[in-house]
Amino acid sequence: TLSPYGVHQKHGQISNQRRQFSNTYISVEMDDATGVAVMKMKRPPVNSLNLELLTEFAISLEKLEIDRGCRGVILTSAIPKIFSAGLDITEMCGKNADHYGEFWRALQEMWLKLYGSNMVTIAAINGSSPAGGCLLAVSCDYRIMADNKKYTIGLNETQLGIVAPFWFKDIMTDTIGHRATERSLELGMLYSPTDALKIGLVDEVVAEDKVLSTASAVMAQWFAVPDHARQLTKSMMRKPNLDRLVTHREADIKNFVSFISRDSIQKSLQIYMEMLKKKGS
Ligand SMILES: CCCCCCC/C=C/C(=O)SCCNC(=O)CCNC(=O)[C@H](O)C(C)(C)COP(=O)(O)OP(=O)(O)OC[C@H]1O[C@@H](n2cnc3c(N)ncnc32)[C@H](O)[C@@H]1OP(=O)(O)O
Repeated sequence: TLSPYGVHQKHGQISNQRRQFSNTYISVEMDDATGVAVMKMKRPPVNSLNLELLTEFAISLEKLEIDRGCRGVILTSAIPKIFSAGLDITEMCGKNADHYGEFWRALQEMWLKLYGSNMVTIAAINGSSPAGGCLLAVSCDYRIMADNKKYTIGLNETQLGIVAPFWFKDIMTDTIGHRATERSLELGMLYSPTDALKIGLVDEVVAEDKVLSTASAVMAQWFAVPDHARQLTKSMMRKPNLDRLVTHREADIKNFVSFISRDSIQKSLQIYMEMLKKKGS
């Protein structure tokens, strides 16, 4: 149904049914009784975001968006200790320009759907969440992180010799403010859960085994607000950032392809990947 304001309202159906749909890298469990879907990333070893995962992510969100029984999504990981390692670096190394363009478009598409969602979106951050992983989290309405000092979150792109694009930067600025973003992005900082809470990068830090139950409790609070009012407010807050990417979408892809294709950037990424592999062995 359309509300008087033209916003699609979603009321949870009262039933005890749980529905599941699963792709290769995303599984969704929809609880019709509560109107909440739990969406899990499941791409071992570290949920790095490759083209397929990004595409499945966008399609899953789209499905939930048009599901009249779904009012909220909890985004989390099925992989222990890792929320998401960010973009799959192998998608940005040694490929051709067409591939880089397709990859970046898929990332943009996923982000437009997540950040622009009418549903309540809560990130249940049950592990490390660097770079693109942090982007997923800050694109949600609310962030709950597991209290484990081994986990980190932040936009660490400069540490890889690359640069977070303007739309990553914009939502980081909206979340933690200009000064903290400037320092954080320039230094490529990764924060422990406690430090992330201090700067407002996450909203709550809870015991590891309480992340999902806390997300459900927070969801219930957000559901207490009439959907149409919350959705219009969210749209008012987020529209400028969404419009900015939509307007500059092709230029952003062009910029990414040209930047990532540079020999010096390819070299940096290769060195970083080698460093990761050495650390693991
Ligand atoms: C103008 C535009 C410019 C371009 C903008 C681009 C924006 C980029 C955004 C990004 O998201 S770039 C990716 C940044 N991500 C990271 O820096 C995270 C790197 N990974 C880690 O720090 C750790 O892996 C971890 C996530 C903390 C997990 O540590 P753990 O000890 O549990 O696992 P590892 O042994 O390190 O890794 C296992 C396995 O996975 C591989 N791997 C890890 N991260 C990635 C990744 N992002 N992409 C691809 N592969 C990854 C790692 O190499 C290991 O592989 P094997 O050795 O098992 O083969």
